[in-house]
Amino acid sequence: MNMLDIRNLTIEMDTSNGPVKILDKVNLQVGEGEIHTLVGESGSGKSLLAKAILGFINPRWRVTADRLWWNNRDLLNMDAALRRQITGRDMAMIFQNPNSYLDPNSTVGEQLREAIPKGDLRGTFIRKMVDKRTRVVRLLHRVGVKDHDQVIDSYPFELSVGVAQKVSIAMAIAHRPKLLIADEPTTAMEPSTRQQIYRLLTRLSITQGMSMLMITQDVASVMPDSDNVTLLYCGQLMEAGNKQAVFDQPQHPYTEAMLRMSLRDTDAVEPKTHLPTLPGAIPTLQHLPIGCRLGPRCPNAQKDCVMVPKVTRLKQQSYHCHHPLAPNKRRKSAS
Ligand SMILES: Nc1ncnc2c1ncn2[C@@H]1O[C@H](COP(=O)(O)OP(=O)(O)OP(=O)(O)O)[C@@H](O)[C@H]1O
Repeated sequence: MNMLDIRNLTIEMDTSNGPVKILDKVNLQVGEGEIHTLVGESGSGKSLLAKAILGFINPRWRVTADRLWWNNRDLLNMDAALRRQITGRDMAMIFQNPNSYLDPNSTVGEQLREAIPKGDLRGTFIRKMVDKRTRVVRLLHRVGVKDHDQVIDSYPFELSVGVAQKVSIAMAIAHRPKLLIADEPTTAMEPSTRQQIYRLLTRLSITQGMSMLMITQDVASVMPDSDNVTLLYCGQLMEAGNKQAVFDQPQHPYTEAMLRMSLRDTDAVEPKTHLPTLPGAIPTLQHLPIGCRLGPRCPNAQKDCVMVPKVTRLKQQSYHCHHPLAPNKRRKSAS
């Protein structure tokens, strides 16, 4: 069953050149316990999509969708307070820099104690304090932190980036969310730390039945256990579907370019760096091409690309392209 069901989500803002669709008819479905990865170059709208799910969109922008459902409930048309209550209870988010999320002035123990839902604790004041401590330790063990005494008494800046990210994950899962959104959670990490965080997230998804929406700029950082992927470019959907099908048999020239780029060594890349996939630059919001926005950079572009392509559905994937890759051009990826 799809927990998250988004159809034709559009976000429009006003610029000095008139209204601009920063997300243009984007679809996304995430099933229960599914790990779904959103891939796209800088500025493709990944974070905006996450914010739209959580309801953190600038109120001056126009948000429309045929469907923005969570657990069969229409988030877009519900009362704002009820929406905050539902998303606050069922969803959580972690970010690429855990230290921007953790409070530098409080110890890890203080922050984790605060994150434990009040309703989980019963009994006298003393009993609640002891219970909180037990739950904090249990949370830290759940995210793979073994030396809990030392971590509990530490301030975030005293932790390595890997442990700090584990702490931020512990805080995010303290209220047992059903959906965890992770915005580039492993960028700028050592490969071994990155693998640890991936293993941890996969384990949490399996043991807690938690769905995950991972966000990344490059295919090389797609979690090995991702079930499905969605590729965005400049606010438009390029290709989506089963990860293995999309990576083994990409249909869209953009997917192919992203896969080609993933073979480069991107380990040493700073967060939010622009990684070129195709010749040319990502257009600014004021100068978005009409039709398929990849057009001016696309090796397959032809005249009809000034029209937005319709979706083509295959068995395990779908793509939006007038001129998909010829079968002999599709490469088996190293995913
Ligand atoms: N508050 C804002 N005001 C104006 N434009 C914005 C704002 N937030 C995002 N945008 C624009 O919307 C587009 C999508 O931004 P978004 O942050 O979602 O991209 P992204 O894919 O997450 O990129 P990155 O990987 O660099 O975080 C970009 O062109 C960005 O400049």
